[in-house]
Amino acid sequence: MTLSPSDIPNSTTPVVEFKEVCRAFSGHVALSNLSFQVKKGEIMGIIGRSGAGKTTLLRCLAGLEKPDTGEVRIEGKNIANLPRKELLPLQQRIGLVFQHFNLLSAKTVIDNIILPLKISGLYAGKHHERAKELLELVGLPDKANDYPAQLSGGQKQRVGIARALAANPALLLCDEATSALDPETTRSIIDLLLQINKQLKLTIVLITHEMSVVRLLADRVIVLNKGQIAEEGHVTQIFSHPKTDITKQLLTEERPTLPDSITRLLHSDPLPNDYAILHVIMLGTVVRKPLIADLQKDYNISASLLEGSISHIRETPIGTSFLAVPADDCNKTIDALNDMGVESVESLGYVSL
Ligand SMILES: Nc1ncnc2c1ncn2[C@@H]1O[C@H](COP(=O)(O)OP(=O)(O)OP(=O)(O)O)[C@@H](O)[C@H]1O
Repeated sequence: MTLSPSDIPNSTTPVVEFKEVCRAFSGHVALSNLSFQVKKGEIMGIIGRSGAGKTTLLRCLAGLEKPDTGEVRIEGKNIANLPRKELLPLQQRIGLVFQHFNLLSAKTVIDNIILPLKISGLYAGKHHERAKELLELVGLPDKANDYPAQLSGGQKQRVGIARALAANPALLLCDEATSALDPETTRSIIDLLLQINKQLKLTIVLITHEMSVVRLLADRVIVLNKGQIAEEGHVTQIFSHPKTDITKQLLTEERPTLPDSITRLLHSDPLPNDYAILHVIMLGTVVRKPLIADLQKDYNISASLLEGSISHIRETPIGTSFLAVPADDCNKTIDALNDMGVESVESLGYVSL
């Protein structure tokens, strides 16, 4: 294989790079001029409605699908149009984790993990030791001789992750890796992937329809729509201030909204004795401040909480609340909340409560 100068990786070469990738099926566009990069050690979440192009993107990334035009670079090497023989060693740099685990039921846990080692080029005498190391890493040191049918869903996925890591990949691709698991098990798999990312500095790309998984796992997020990037950014930015309607729709269940009964009453010009409705977003330690008590104590403003919630984006707490304050105090409250260090505060209009 002849390498062009851009095929030779250096420390700043992204692990993944899509350059103007297009893919259509019988004239139906799945990916349209798609360009993005994923840096070493980064966790990238890809979200989008059904049919947005997520699977096609992942298949192009894994070398299972060839783009019509454009480049797909893994560690600087364009895999888009490589013949099969040259593609295989590059595919070994990619570990795949599937929704339904795809373990071989007739083989024990350790043999499932040894399977990819057999084609990895690792000296056969080391296979057992390496598989044991991986079982330790994923927290299943005692399950080596069990069969997949004897494991819970979460344990099967741990084996799936160990198998994906067997050949020391540069990139882990997770295709709906937690979608078949209950919330508690999902959380434990998220923690495992975070631990592996930190410990091995492993780059991870995940596609999922579970927004809470992206919120807790991803560093950056790409929102796909009709094969194009609708929005891309840091997970905190995307979840706290989604810009496009498509992102807002995808995150509906993640973002508290004003109750319909109040939304219906909103108007833009205040009447006497009206209340202003404020949408407040707090990030980090501000979330723990007693904002309503402080508004009363330090600014003599009486604010009522209409709706509110606290969750986490990665380790950062995010608080969202909807407050009602007397309309005359609206601007004063916005200034006070900004002084208190909230992330954003926006007046949604007025209601007569
Ligand atoms: N092999 C194929 N033949 C024909 N059309 C295809 C093929 N694969 C994908 N498509 C079409 O390309 C578009 C993108 O599909 P893709 O499966 O990538 O979307 P997705 O975001 O993964 O959807 P989902 O979340 O439902 O899995 C869809 O309109 C789909 O019908």
